[in-house]
Amino acid sequence: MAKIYFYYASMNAGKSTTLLQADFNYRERGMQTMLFTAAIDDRFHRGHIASRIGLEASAHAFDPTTDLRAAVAHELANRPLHCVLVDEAQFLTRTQVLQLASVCDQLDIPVLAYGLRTDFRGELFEGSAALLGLADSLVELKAICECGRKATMNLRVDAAGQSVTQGAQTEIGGNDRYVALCRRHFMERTQ
Ligand SMILES: Nc1ncnc2c1ncn2[C@@H]1O[C@H](COP(=O)(O)OP(=O)(O)O)[C@@H](O)[C@H]1O
Ligand SMILES: Cc1cn([C@H]2C[C@H](O)[C@@H](COP(=O)(O)O)O2)c(=O)[nH]c1=O
Ligand SMILES: [Zn+2]
Repeated sequence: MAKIYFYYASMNAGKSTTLLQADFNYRERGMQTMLFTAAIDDRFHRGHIASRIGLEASAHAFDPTTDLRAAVAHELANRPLHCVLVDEAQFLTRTQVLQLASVCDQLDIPVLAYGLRTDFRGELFEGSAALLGLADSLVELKAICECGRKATMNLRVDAAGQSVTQGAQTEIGGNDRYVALCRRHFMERTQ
């Protein structure tokens, strides 16, 4: 029976790297995969998964209007699929997470989703909340805070490196805009 796995972490924890390793592992065994990433996250370019360690792969870009169940079914008409992998899963809507549940339960294809648990205020993203509630398996990936503790939080910073505590939930950026910190150091810099 297929399962949904949610690999969650702060930024810079190796989520994209781990996804690309899992994808490689399926493919080196002769199995076929389908990759998705958020269209809005165009740091590399649209529809591309890139890890800081240098691995990269093309992916199907999803936005809130994408029907993931239909996209997978359409692909299945042309080739077998052994795994669906989703990066930037925090940007999924709850409806899309339910579509992934259907991919898993009705189409019997394992789903591996990778994303942030919380935003720069420590609040759950919609996709992450749905995955935390619905996934069969929750796996925490770990980044290291500057103090050596596990970094579970994402501090947003401005161009001068100053903490940002208000603003839109979605703000695309990398190590220039976010710093992964432990809760203690996140609190010290935001309160
Ligand atoms: N040249 C490198 N060699 C080894 N590890 C690296 C290198 N560059 C970045 N990293 C590590 O890769 C991790 C970030 O990987 P990435 O998959 O981009 O993270 P995420 O998707 O969670 O933001 C960090 O732990 C960082 O220290
Ligand atoms: C914390 C936080 C992050 N984001 C954005 C910033 C990046 O574009 C992605 C996460 O990238 P990762 O390195 O692949 O984890 O999410 C955001 O929009 N809002 C936030 O609060
Ligand atoms: Zn710390």
